[in-house]
Amino acid sequence: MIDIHFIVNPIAGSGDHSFSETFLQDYFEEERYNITIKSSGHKGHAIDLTKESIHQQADIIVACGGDGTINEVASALVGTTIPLGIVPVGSGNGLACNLNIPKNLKKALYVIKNNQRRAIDVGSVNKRYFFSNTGFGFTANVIGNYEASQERTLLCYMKATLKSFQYYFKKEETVISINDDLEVVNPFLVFISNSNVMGYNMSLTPKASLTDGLLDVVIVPQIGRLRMLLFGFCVLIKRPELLKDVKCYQTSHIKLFRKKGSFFESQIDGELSQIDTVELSVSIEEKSLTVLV
Ligand SMILES: Nc1ncnc2c1ncn2[C@@H]1O[C@H](COP(=O)(O)OP(=O)(O)OP(=O)(O)O)[C@@H](O)[C@H]1O
Repeated sequence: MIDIHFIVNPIAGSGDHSFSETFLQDYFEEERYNITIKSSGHKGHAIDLTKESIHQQADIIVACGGDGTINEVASALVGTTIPLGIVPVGSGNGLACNLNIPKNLKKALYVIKNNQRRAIDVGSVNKRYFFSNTGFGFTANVIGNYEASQERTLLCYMKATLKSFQYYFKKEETVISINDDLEVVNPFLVFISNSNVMGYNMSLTPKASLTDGLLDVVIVPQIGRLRMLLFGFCVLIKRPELLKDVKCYQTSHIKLFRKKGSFFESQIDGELSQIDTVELSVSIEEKSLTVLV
């Protein structure tokens, strides 16, 4: 028998998911599969549910949600041999999009049943994992406004971005060091990505690969409002590098030092996170998560 545990985030995306054992049993025959469904009750809960499923010796653990849910489930799976299944019922679904996992529920379930596995790289920020991307400065501010809007739709994401364009000002002063030599002081935006999709099919790092052992880094220095708008347009057409101020790098590690401000305002896989240290080390662990694709 194959034990599949589904960890469902009931508020991800539209929040309208039809997961029940009877429904799933239509796709996973009773004679071959044991199905368990668990629902997360609050932020961070999916980590505990996944750890419990690992303890219960699940053969496959499936994250049903968006990038935030995947982050919680996958963080507990890094370094284990248990594969992660993904049912992308979130809003942005950046990682699922990079992995070509269909948004159609039935097709996503067939991907899990097919049991085709791929090992992917995993990013870490001071030992906290990310699978899609992390960001500081402006991108974190956008996520802060997006979370405050209480709704997870593309329209709300656009409104959050516009609000940041209008009101964002940099609170912390940072120095960034890439590969221990090149230094950038106090940029407007730092975006570090493992994946080539940010969410909602948009990308700041269209050339990123989940299996190249490298992080794709985009750094934008302090720029005026007009250039910010131009940058927004370049992102929409997936050519951020067209703005000549933008610097793109590929690296295996990057360090950020905070000179001013009480914390790093960051986003990790689309969730706001305030990190209370003066130094951040961002690196990549090669092929340390197995995913069903
Ligand atoms: N029962 C719950 N109530 C409130 N929040 C929850 C609950 N369960 C999980 N969460 C949190 O919901 C947040 C959003 O989840 P998730 O990222 O999966 O969906 P999404 O934002 O719609 O998708 P995406 O990140 O792809 O845009 C996560 O931080 C997660 O921890």
